[in-house]
Amino acid sequence: MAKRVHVVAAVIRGRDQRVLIAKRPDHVHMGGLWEFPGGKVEQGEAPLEALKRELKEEVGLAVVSAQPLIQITHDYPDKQVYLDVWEVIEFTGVARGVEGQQIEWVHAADLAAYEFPAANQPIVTSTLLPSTCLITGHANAADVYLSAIEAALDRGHRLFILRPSCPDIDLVTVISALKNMAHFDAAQWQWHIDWGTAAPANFITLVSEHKNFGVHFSARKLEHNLEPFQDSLLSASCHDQSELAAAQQQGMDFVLLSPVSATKHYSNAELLGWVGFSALVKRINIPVFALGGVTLDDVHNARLAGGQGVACVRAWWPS
Ligand SMILES: Nc1nc2c([nH]c(=O)n2[C@H]2C[C@H](O)[C@@H](COP(=O)(O)OP(=O)(O)OP(=O)(O)O)O2)c(=O)[nH]1
Repeated sequence: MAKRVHVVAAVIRGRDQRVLIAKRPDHVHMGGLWEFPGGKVEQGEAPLEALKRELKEEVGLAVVSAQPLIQITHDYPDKQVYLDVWEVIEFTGVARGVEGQQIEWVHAADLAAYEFPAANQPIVTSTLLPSTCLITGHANAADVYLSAIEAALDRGHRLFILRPSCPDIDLVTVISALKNMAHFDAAQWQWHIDWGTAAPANFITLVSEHKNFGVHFSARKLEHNLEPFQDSLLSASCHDQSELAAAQQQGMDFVLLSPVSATKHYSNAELLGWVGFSALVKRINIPVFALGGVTLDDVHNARLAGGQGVACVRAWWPS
């Protein structure tokens, strides 16, 4: 069998947050499709060095700093690739198609309209997701629940998993309250649904009516038929390799993997640590947030371990 090809690719954001993509020449592998700029790592070359070289050669940019974003192992019929995707934090220069290729700066939300190679879907999702995912904690009253969310929106957080962990809160109440908040449209809301054997019909309708509302499942719900939700952004909580495999199989767009470190909630569970987290993340191709005993300051640790970022409850929820 041919050796897996190590390819580095970059998510580069311009000043207005648009992402740089380039069109592959017609005559090469995956020709005519759009790509995140990059190319093959040469023998003996470190991935970051390869990224710097490829971006200079292809789009004329000099990378000042970058950090890992997502890694994808994909088998095309004729080629096996390991796509090592980095997020460029700082660069200099003005982008151009040095090899005559077409380039475009595109809003992340519009990337879905471009045709990429089959391996790229998780990169597109990863580009849309922030590096922090906030999970709601318990609240005795709706105003406490909602004001905690509003304060987090003001601090710049954009991805929330809403647990109905407040007696006065249901999805209809939450949606109408959130709609009045600044940044509602710019945020992604995952409603944590827990049901018996079939998902409630009114819930499916409500979620599908709101394009920035998705659904979050516990791992045990991954055995159910999730077909009705296929048009929404889907996520799941996982704890081991078999749950991660089920999440990928069921088309989850991202997952939370826990417990990384000890918390009150997970004091008896087997802890993954960053090493265990990293080993499990390597086996799947979707963005993974580290959960359990991590804080908002652990984003860099999560990225180094192959994750998208961190998911937290106690680190942001008012106690
Ligand atoms: N750069 C890049 N390559 C991708 C993406 N998605 C994807 O499947 N690939 C695949 C297509 C190719 O099989 C491989 C990249 O190889 P390449 O031929 O472009 O590498 P290169 O620039 O070093 O090319 P060359 O010097 O060998 O001509 O990775 C992507 O988003 N960016």
